[in-house]
Amino acid sequence: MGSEVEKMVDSKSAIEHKSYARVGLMGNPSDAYFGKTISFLLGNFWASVKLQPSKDLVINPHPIHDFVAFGSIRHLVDRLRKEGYYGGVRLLMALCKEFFEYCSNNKIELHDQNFTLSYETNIPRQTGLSGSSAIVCAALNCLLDFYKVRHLIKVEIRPQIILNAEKELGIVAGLQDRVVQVYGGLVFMDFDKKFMEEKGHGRYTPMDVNLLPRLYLIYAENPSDSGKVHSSVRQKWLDGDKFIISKMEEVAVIASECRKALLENDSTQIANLMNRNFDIRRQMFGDCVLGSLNLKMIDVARSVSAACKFTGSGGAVVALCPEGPDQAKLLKDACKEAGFIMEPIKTIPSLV
Ligand SMILES: Nc1ncnc2c1ncn2[C@@H]1O[C@H](COP(=O)(O)OP(=O)(O)O)[C@@H](O)[C@H]1O
Ligand SMILES: O=C(O)[C@H]1O[C@H](OP(=O)(O)O)[C@H](O)[C@@H](O)[C@@H]1O
Ligand SMILES: [Mg+2]
Repeated sequence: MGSEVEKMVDSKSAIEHKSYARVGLMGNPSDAYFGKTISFLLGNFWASVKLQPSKDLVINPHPIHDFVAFGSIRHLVDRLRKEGYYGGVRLLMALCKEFFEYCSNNKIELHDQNFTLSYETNIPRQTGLSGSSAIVCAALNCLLDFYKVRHLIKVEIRPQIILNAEKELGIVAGLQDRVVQVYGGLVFMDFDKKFMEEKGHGRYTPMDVNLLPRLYLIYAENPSDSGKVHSSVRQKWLDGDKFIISKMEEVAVIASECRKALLENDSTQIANLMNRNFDIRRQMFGDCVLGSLNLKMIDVARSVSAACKFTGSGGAVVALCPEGPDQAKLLKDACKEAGFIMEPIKTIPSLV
């Protein structure tokens, strides 16, 4: 009886937050290079994190994504091929560290009660839909509520805490995913170097999510580590490679042009910009890094003249059919034939 009462008290004080996947609509990957991007939240997929007060501090491994006991060596190899080596536990641990350090450095006092964190996700794994930062963002929201410090950590600072948790793990990434996961809806982001260095965050402008044209998502089961994808380009950029620097600037300008096209409801222009964005990525990263499966998704969309680009670093594609539903039907058939999943994109309104 006693334990039942305890359970009820526990479940009453449990905190749960959901964080959605995101689509990098335009300008990515210039977010990590003082550029500009437009992203929106993808309502089709989400991660959720639950925090329950507990005696000890526990990070619960996910029964599938962090599973480390296997029926056979074949089973183990299969899991690694499909899901890669890591699950979400390391993300949750790294976030706790970054959160604690941020609070200590900013003289934000934390009470000394403990908690247990568990997570769930249906975001297709490592497909450039920001499954990683969705887990971290949902966990940050839990910690903000558990420690009652939401009012002490400004909204514009939160994406950096989320990014720092991933940086801590050596994941090379930019801010755009985390910004839209904190703000929700559709956001235009300007990562101007001078502004960033002065303020510690970019200029984030929420836009009306209803400005978006009808968009489609295409993805494949294809774990690709965004850190691995980014590292060679990042190194070149750090070494002052003129080609990479100029292409990053070019891709950032595309985000500004897209903002204008969205406001003018010009989907033909949005389609042109999407294609240009992808072509520039291809010039910077090269086909070998992008991978044949990712390139095939682009080819399939282009085979029916749909506009398309990666949602993130690879694994999923966002497509626009400027000619309307007949073209979308052709795209659906072409995806089916190629073994890719295609679904209409759902959006989520602004959260702030
Ligand atoms: N769906 C998931 N479930 C558990 N952990 C995940 C998931 N997706 C990503 N991760 C974790 O985040 C790390 C980085 O993922 P990343 O390459 O950024 O993929 P994504 O494009 O989904 O953000 C992975 O190595 C893994 O530790
Ligand atoms: O390359 C990109 O477009 C993005 O890659 C990463 O996102 P992911 O969903 O993990 O592929 C990175 O975090 C973003 O900042 C980049 O814009
Ligand atoms: Mg990621």
